[in-house]
Amino acid sequence: MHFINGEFVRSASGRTFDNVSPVDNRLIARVHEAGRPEVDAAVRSARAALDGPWGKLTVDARSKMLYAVADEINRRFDDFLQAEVADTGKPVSLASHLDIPRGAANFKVFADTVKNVSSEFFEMATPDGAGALNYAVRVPKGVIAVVCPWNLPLLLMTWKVGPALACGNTVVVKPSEETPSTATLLGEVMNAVGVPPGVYNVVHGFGPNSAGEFLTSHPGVNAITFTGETRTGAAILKAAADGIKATSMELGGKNPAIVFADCDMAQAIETTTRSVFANCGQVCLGTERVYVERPIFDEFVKRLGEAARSMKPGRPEDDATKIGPLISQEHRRKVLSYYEKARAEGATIVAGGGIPKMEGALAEGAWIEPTVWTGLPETSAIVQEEIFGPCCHVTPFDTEEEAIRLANDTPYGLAASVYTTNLSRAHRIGAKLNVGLCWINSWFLRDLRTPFGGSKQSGIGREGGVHSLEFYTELRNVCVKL
Ligand SMILES: NC(=O)C1=CN([C@@H]2O[C@H](COP(=O)(O)OP(=O)(O)OC[C@H]3O[C@@H](n4cnc5c(N)ncnc54)[C@H](O)[C@@H]3O)[C@@H](O)[C@H]2O)C=CC1
Ligand SMILES: O=C(O)/C=C/C=C(\O)C(=O)O
Repeated sequence: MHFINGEFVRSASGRTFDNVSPVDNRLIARVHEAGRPEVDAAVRSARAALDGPWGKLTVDARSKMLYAVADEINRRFDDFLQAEVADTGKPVSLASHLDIPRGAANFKVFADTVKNVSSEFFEMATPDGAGALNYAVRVPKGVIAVVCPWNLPLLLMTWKVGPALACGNTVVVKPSEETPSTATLLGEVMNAVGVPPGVYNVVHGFGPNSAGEFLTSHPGVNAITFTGETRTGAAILKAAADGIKATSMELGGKNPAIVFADCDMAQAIETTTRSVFANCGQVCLGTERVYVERPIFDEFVKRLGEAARSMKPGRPEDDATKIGPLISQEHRRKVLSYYEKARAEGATIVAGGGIPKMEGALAEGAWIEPTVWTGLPETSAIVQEEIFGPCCHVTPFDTEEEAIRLANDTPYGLAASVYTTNLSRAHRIGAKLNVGLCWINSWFLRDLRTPFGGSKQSGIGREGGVHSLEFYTELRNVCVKL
């Protein structure tokens, strides 16, 4: 159900859609689809909350409340875990280490950040000699539309809701239609810790001609924060342009890893295995292109292929499970179309390339084999387009300049990983890769105070630490003539 003004409500139209498990295609729940009336009610309640008790809280009181939200998520850790795993089919081992802890941490980090950031101050001369003082105060932007994807539902939603609320805004969240559960559960948490009604609202539904479009084009929304596909980002930017709304866009990636011959091979293999296959490859930061210096190319490909074959698919709660299914049959059709394209273009299939044999009810799930290819030209769609599955293409290179040129040669610019023990080279390359995030001998190592976002078609703006405050507040200059 939707969560509007502190209450769980149905759609007036009675329209629902099915939430099914990608593990075995069983029905999890029927979800109410918001029409314009529900979106309108959510935006109005968010606006009213700004003018109500929420708008009057001190920064300290708000910060304490967000700590209480984080503590309550942790207290209900198992409920969140169960909901996230049911919606996504991801292994419990992954969700319990990444998704749910980050859901709580995203509130704490911004509760701290807002309390520890000062503002700017300028003293100026005036013709009468008395002078004037300028200082900037941060004020909330207002009602924030939060549009989320399905790959890391709680993590990515709270990455936006945490700073938005810390800065004193109110939010209307539109979770992905594939993963409605944890956003709904968070409504219970908000009520339990006394967050005033209307501060956090959730409307369910799809994108075009549904809750997503109704929300992002709503005149009562002041700003939109979005994570998802680049094409969806473009559609939302158009809606935002009509309403002159601020936007933060975290979009797709086609992220490279560059592996030099002087790397620690075991570490490069272990980390690349995670960066390609974690969350069944459904991470915007995930590696889909690997460039390996020629002397170690054959060895690297052999070992990455072995790692891919060792990723055991299975039920999320099974300790032996190393990889879950894709999010849906529809997404599997998309990923498989790339697997077929790779085959048609003559790729060497080092590992995978198809659908694994699953037993019993699991045969109905959206399973797919972890896949490694070599041998395709850089112009291939496999090397240029975001697939968002557990797969990568590996290409040899001979010089540092060539590796940088290849890594930069897509329309995307989100993240990169570089494996080398040569520190000078690491710093040199870090400066030359056209990405928002560059990891050296690591991947997805996140300090939440650092800037996060993409270059080129991977996004606009940065969130994280004080950068989130830049987006979720307006700076108002106060000039006092003395
Ligand atoms: N880079 C990333 O972080 C992610 C990329 N993807 C990519 O996107 C593809 C499609 O996955 P989706 O979940 O359908 O991603 P999407 O980008 O289409 O959807 C993300 C969110 O935007 C909403 N939405 C879609 N169209 C909208 C519109 N016109 N106006 C307002 N809201 C809209 C959706 O309902 C969902 O909540 C995947 O196959 C994958 O390649 C998906 C999830 C995350
Ligand atoms: O750590 C984060 O804040 C985000 C990580 C991943 C994504 O943004 C994504 O997969 O979309």
